Amino acid sequence: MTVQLGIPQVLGNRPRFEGLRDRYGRVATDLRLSLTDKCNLRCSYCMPAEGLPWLVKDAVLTAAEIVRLVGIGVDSLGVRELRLTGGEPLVRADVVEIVAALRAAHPELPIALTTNAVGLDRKAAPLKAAGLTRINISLDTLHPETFAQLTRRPFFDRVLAGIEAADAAGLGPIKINSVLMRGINDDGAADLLAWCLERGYELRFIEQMPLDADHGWTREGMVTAAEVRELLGERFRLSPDPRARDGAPAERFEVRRQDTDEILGTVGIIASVTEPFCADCKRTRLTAEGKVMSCLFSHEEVDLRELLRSGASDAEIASRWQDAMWLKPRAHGMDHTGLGAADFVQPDRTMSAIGG
Ligand SMILES: Nc1nc2c(ncn2[C@@H]2O[C@H](COP(=O)(O)OP(=O)(O)OP(=O)(O)O)[C@@H](O)[C@H]2O)c(=O)[nH]1
Ligand SMILES: C[S@@+](CC[C@H](N)C(=O)[O-])C[C@H]1O[C@@H](n2cnc3c(N)ncnc32)[C@H](O)[C@@H]1O
Ligand code: SF4
Ligand code: SF4
Repeated sequence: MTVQLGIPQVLGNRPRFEGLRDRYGRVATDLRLSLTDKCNLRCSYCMPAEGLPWLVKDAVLTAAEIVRLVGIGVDSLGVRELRLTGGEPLVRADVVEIVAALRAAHPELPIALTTNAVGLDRKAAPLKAAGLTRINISLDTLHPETFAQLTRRPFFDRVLAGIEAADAAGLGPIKINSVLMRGINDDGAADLLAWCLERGYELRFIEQMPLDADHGWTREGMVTAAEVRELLGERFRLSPDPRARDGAPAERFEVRRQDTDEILGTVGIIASVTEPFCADCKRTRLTAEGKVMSCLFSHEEVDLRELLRSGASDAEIASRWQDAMWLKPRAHGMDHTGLGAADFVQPDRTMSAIGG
């Protein structure tokens, strides 16, 4: 069950410090902010086929509230990069205005967006003009029927058009996120990599995590990072990318053909389940309704919207945000790693409602 933490419940005696520190010595500098819980796809590993009521309009942070919170993060709490996500951030009608306002306030801040690319064909150029730095796009398959099966919507062509538009608009380096589901799209992993390499996109395979609405995830059923390396190894040769990982979820590999030394590009593997990276986590999250989630799997949420709307000062909001992050769990919402362990409890929220 999710616990809403208010100020009195939060540690009253945490040490005073700068920035978003936690009890395990980590410092969050990477803010992931959800613009909406709504989505126009229904990926089976994230949302239910039907249902899941949206937040009411008043509950969602306004553009001005978003700009204020990001300002507090950047100016007072050491946030150094921002990712806009969702739900599907492009379904928000004011997404371009939000990016423009954030860019005006923070000329040097890297601002990235994670999207399913439906509607991006029309929005890529305006987003670039508004100041978006780069974009990550989800694409699990190159087969329209498999796409429709996985996302429960027939929008494959629209996604391809969106990817092309993002590339043409200069929103690179374009990263493609792909979740492999056993028996559905795992046989297309090497084809998807070849397709991305030809176009200069960086593909990343993500291990499926237990954040689906249907609670259908099992540790045995998911496709592991080791299996991904094996699947790709049938056609390519992977070797560790010498660049520093620097706390990034993705472990990168250089990709070569079996018979040559020429590097064709890189591929990433985000192994949240089998090779977790929680010890180096730099992330803090804000949900679309302004709650801090210190970890993707947090069972505690700390409300900043209520403070915003009750006239609190920037310093009070910053302090509450620090309280929330001080309580960040060590890993996977617990004091140890273990998605699928006996004591792991899946959060009430789906990935779409957290902000993936
Ligand atoms: N367990 C875990 N997984 C995460 C976390 N952040 C991102 N991921 C996973 O990584 C996937 C890709 O995230 P993106 O939104 O593309 O961002 P990113 O990989 O952090 O961004 P880049 O800076 O472009 O590499 C997400 O869909 C999640 O599955 C995190 O804090 N914890
Ligand atoms: C929640 S979505 C939000 C942004 C946008 N709608 C999209 O799909 O890119 C962000 C990322 O989360 C990933 N994701 C969703 N559910 C997941 C799960 N259960 N396990 C791992 N990744 C998941 C998606 O593949 C996507 O790349
Ligand atoms: S993964 Fe993204 S596109 Fe798919 S249902 Fe979740 S929020 Fe929507
Ligand atoms: S599971 Fe939590 S602690 Fe681990 S990397 Fe993700 S957000 Fe960070």
